[in-house]
Amino acid sequence: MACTEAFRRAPPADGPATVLAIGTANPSHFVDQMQYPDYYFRVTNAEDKTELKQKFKRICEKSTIRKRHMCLTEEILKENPSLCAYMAPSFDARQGIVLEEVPRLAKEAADKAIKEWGRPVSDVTHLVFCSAAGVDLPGVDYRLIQLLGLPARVRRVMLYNVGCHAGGTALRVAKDLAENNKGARVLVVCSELNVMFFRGPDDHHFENLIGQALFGDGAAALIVGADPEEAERAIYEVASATQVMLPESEEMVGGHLREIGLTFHLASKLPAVVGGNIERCLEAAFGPQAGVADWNELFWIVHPGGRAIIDQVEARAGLTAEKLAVTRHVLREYGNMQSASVLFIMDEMRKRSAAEGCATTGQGCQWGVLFGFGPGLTVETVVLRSVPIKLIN
Ligand SMILES: CC(=O)CC(=O)SCCNC(=O)CCNC(=O)[C@H](O)C(C)(C)COP(=O)(O)OP(=O)(O)OC[C@H]1O[C@@H](n2cnc3c(N)ncnc32)[C@H](O)[C@@H]1OP(=O)(O)O
Repeated sequence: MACTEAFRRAPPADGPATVLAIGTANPSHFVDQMQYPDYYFRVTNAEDKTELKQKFKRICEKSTIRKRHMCLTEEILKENPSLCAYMAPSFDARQGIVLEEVPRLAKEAADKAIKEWGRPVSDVTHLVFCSAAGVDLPGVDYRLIQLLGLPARVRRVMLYNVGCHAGGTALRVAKDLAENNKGARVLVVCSELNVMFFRGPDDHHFENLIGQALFGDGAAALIVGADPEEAERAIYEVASATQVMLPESEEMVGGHLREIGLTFHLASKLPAVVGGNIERCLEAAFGPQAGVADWNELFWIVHPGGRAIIDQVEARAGLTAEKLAVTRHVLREYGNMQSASVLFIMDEMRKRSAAEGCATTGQGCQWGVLFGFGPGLTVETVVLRSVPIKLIN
């Protein structure tokens, strides 16, 4: 009996998981999307591929991206020529870079989130870290704990190579941890770099060109906990978080980690398949009892996989242009930062809401939806509840 008492499980929290702080970071080096075709074909020694370069220019122009941050500078690429070939053994060179840079960028974002949160790092109880790069033992999560000086008792969950939906996955895991462990304070970090799949162009592999035109580097961090204390400020409540794998969509996106780095496949039907499933995901998340008559009643955070994906979601959900304006802004300023993208949009949304004098952190709406899309195809649907702006001022 005494023994059972000693191992009694921690009591659950009273209220829902709540986002209490957000921080973001990008490498200082960035590329201008309109100049990028010239730069990319020069640094990869492919200037003779003039037709391919024209195609790449068309893709960059249609991407609606203005700039992308990248830790790979021209200097680093010169030092590591295997990254500029189309398919040269390069795994060790790539690992050497990401094992340093993934935790470094993660720390920058986490420092900002912890500063906004206002409590000591020793109050962090859990770490949920996701990255498509930096597989190692111990992992980049362990390195981040050292860099931040987090206590050794922090309980870690490392999500490696999950894919672009992993921002939603991390929120779902953080919600479970925060709501099932009273007093838990979960540091969520998504740190993504394009180092594992940067490579030169190939005459026949057009999907590679799409990826080379879209992805950018960024890290974002949240503090998630339930029942905020007086000194803590709520930003969003995480009302529900679900995951679904879309039927017969396995071939839409995929990746393989090889000695040449990460290769990937992007089907041209992908935007249409995502769009075709949006309504079903919304209905599953909200249900008739939620009483949402028009999806424009919600605030929206959509993984910016590419411009065509955002277009499809907008059209299929019947959204007015301003609903995905923040999502499009993050795509324009940073490109597709994989799992970190949706956390950047959460941050931009609450800042823009405050700057525009909106009543809530969700641009005046009470309820919102966050969609993560990734290989599977997997869709993470997170229902968020905004808070009145006065609480965060
Ligand atoms: C599931 C997830 O969402 C997870 C992820 O983040 S993984 C990344 C997901 N993102 C994508 O797959 C990109 C989605 N696509 C897009 O956003 C747009 O197609 C784009 C910005 C790349 C191009 O814009 P667009 O309006 O479609 O222009 P469009 O003229 O049709 O295409 C430009 C060129 O790219 C080619 N192209 C487009 N998609 C392609 C694909 N998946 N594979 C190969 N080529 C492709 C077109 O054939 C065209 O070539 P030409 O100029 O020689 O005719």
